[in-house]
Amino acid sequence: MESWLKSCGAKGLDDLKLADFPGTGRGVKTLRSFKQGDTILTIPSDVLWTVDHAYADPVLGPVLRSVQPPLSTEDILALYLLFVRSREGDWMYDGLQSHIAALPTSYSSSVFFDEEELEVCAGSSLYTVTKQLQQLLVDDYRALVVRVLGPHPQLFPLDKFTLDDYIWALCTVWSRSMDFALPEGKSIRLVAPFADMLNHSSEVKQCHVYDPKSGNLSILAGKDYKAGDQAFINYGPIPNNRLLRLYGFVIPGNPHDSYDLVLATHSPAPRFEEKQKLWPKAGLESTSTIALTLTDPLPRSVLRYLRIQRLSEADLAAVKLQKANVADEQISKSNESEVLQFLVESLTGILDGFGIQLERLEEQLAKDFYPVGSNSWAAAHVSLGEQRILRLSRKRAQYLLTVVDSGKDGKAGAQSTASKACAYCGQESSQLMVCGRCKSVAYCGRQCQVAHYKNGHKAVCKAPASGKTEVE
Ligand SMILES: C[S@@+](CC[C@H](N)C(=O)[O-])C[C@H]1O[C@@H](n2cnc3c(N)ncnc32)[C@H](O)[C@@H]1O
Repeated sequence: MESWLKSCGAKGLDDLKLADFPGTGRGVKTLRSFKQGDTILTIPSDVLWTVDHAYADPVLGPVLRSVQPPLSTEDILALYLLFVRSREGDWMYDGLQSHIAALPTSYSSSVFFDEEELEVCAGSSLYTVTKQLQQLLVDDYRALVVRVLGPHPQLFPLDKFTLDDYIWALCTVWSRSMDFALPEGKSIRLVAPFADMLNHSSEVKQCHVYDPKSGNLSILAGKDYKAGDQAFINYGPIPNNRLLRLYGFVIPGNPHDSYDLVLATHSPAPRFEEKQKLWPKAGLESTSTIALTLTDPLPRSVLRYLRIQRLSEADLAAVKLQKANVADEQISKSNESEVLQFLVESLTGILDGFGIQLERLEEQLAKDFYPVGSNSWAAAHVSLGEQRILRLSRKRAQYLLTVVDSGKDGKAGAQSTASKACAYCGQESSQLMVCGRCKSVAYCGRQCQVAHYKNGHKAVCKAPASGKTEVE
């Protein structure tokens, strides 16, 4: 692959080498030192896997272009990969085939988990999404056979385009493609040979760059490297549930963990038509998915949505008068109280639905009950991350409910969802103690500080130059 890339004009390959690294597996090793910002690798436009190149292929292109409605970007790239792989002995595809030969033959996305492994995260959004995805892949493959593969048996021999092949190709796209925004609201998804061997580290800033003029893909040094270091890129602030589904790995204590809360209301609900007009004014829809995160476990948009959902006739009249920031503040005490009660109950319901509760998972992980790096271990981390966020959300809703019900300035309390809360339990306090090491999170007390440190914060808590640990 490297000699083909060099012959096509790739730059930087003499200073890089594929190598195995503990923890991340195969990756890219530097053979000399680099300063942060140096360009370490450039892969020319011609050799990238893109939709345009698939469409431009003299054999595959006409078939792809004739499919109406057009296939998704993922499906086009997946078919392109499988098509090139199937053209054994065709010299036209020698170069791309040398890339395919370097790809993994199997992946560890959650779609490959068996029932027992998936059960470890039962109740999590990953569990639900993975189950849906497993069925969707079968359905999508069947549709592809009817629409594209079946009508062109010469081009797509079904023994080389099986369901397993299709899933392998999609996993290749999910775990190795890069997305870039282009001018005029356009975007491009591409897989760049060799650049797709770079592993992820949150210690580097985004350092993969697409030049829309030349169409080349470059990798910059995301930090200073010595010869022999592993070079990384940053895949982005991705939560573990998504990492495991698309990339097949997790980051213990991932600070970007999130839980996607789905809020839905259907037409039999009282005053549905009026509410349906109000949600867009509040920047929402009648079905809205809102990410709960560690830093914002109860986003204002959740309260906005539910305030509208729970409107009484009297509340409705008050809200109709609002022109901007609809439902951004408490509408009435009764509405606010109902919203928060509903939230506490719903979050409790979601939390009770987890197959293995948080404390038990923490204990199991601490005792290495699941072999480190195994599918069950990864599923346990996803469940842990989601449950921690949901507990923070519930704690926050419970706190706001007590404020509203006690009649103590409920309006201010409900508005201040972004104010300071303990990073572990969510309790709001004016006397939070800041983590002495990273100074980026605060706690209501030492117990929460120690618990958070042990349960994930340790992995992301960056020491300042002196590097003294405050929590042990
Ligand atoms: C773009 S590829 C990188 C090259 C890949 N390691 C290989 O051998 O082909 C992305 C895949 O690398 C692995 N990976 C990347 N970053 C990782 C990390 N920080 N920890 C564990 N695995 C990682 C995952 O399997 C992921 O799906």
